[in-house]
Amino acid sequence: MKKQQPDEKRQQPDERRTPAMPDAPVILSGDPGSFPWSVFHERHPKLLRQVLDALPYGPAERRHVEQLLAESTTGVLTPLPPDAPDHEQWLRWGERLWGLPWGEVPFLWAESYFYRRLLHATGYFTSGAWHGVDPFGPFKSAELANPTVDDELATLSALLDLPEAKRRAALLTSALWGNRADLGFRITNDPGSVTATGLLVDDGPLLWRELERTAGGRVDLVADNAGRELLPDLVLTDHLLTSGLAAEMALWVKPQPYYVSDAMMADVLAAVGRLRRSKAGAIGDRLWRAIGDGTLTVRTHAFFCAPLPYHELPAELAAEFAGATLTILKGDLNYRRLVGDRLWPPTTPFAEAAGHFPSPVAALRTLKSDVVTGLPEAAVRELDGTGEAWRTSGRYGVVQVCNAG
Ligand SMILES: O=P(O)(O)OC[C@H]1O[C@](O)(CO)[C@@H](O)[C@@H]1O
Repeated sequence: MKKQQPDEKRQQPDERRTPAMPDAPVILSGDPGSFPWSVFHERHPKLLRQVLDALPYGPAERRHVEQLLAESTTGVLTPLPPDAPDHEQWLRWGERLWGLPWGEVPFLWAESYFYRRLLHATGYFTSGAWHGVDPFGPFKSAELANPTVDDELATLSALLDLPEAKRRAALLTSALWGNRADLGFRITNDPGSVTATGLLVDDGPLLWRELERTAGGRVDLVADNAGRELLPDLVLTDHLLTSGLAAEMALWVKPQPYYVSDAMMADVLAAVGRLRRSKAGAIGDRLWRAIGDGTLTVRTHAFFCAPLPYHELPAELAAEFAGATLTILKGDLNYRRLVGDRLWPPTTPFAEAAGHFPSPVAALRTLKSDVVTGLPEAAVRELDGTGEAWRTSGRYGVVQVCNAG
């Protein structure tokens, strides 16, 4: 009999929205040599070192961070302390998982909990001096302050002068490959050595057709990383609003620091401010006004930091997305949550894995983890034949669309 995977035991909240998930194995992180294992055993130790170097945390915070590293690499899952504001919530999310080694629970779950525990270790939710201090704040600020960002913004601004077809392709390309720049990925990958090589699926034309068909509605963009990824996302947002393809936009961000550089409201404000002080100042000014008059709403929800896939969207969030004419999901983590963090055969139709989403959905994603769907068989054969770690190298990307009319 097949061994039950931990997240198969969990009751689905709403069977009508839950697709019949085929039997692809849930990705775990306990296999030495696997990509998820390297995230816990190679990437996280470096990340935690950088966090402790970037801010003068005191002995108690440092001790808690070291304990987290030990627990998440060699220990078992222990719940948040009872006074944590989300203690009960996590108890439920981790039902039947507590006490298991970290590597034996779903990778998505364990990684998400790792980031929540890091906030606990650094006092983000505890009353005291470190309350509300983003442990990744110094990295995010340094990225936005980098003088090369000025050149990138000048280039992004110039895209708006291109003829329509070229402009559209360039806007999508910038938003897609901007996703390669996430700070977590760069801890173990030298960005200089990673050249974007291939768009494995390009549903870009279908995406623009869908936007034209539904012009005048509300387009949602579920953001991923702050800084260099959020800037092109904001330029795309501005274009959708000024062109009338969207009458309104919702930009969904994380409610708290997560996966190193994930964007929160503070990061949106910093990015819009950066745009306003650059050659793309007119774009920044328009976005500022759009936020002010409600044409662009920045939204968040606790579920964006939940350790769960999007087929378990809470009803109120599903209802919100159902009101969008199209939802654009950015990045690797959103992709994992959309299709389910499973070792799908890569030729599994994208629509089969993502069709449960409440609105038409487009994924703009650089491949940085093992999960992938919707690839042509010949491409998979060729990529497998290279011997390259193509699923995780950040050199490949996809633009995939599903549920379009
Ligand atoms: O910022 P992104 O594109 O969501 O990528 C984050 C990715 O980084 C990792 O945490 C480690 O590579 C992946 O597990 C995750 O999907």
